[in-house]
Amino acid sequence: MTDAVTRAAEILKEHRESIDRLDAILVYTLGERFKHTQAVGKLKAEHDLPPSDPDREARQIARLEELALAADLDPEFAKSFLQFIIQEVIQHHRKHQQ
Ligand SMILES: C=C(O[C@@H]1C=C(C(=O)O)C=C[C@H]1O)C(=O)O
Repeated sequence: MTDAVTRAAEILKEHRESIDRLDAILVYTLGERFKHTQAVGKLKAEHDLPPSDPDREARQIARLEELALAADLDPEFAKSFLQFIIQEVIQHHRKHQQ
């Protein structure tokens, strides 16, 4: 192996270690988020409140798009990602109410 290939392999390994750390942060962060949304779902079921809140979602999406721009992340991707998570949360809330 040339020095350049060895160096490239080291850089790749470092990036992958960072990616693995960040993936763990994402998973734990999502776990924490779902704990709060489960508690919200329980409250909503107890007080007969609707599972979804489109006004709140619109505010969250607008905020996330701004955060994404500041973080150099594609705002459309950030929006789709949040909408994907919120849809899962709403499904959980619907199940609470059944
Ligand atoms: C968690 C809530 O319920 C739903 C899920 C949301 C979310 O995952 O952020 C936001 C709004 C609601 O549609 C809430 O009303 O705050």
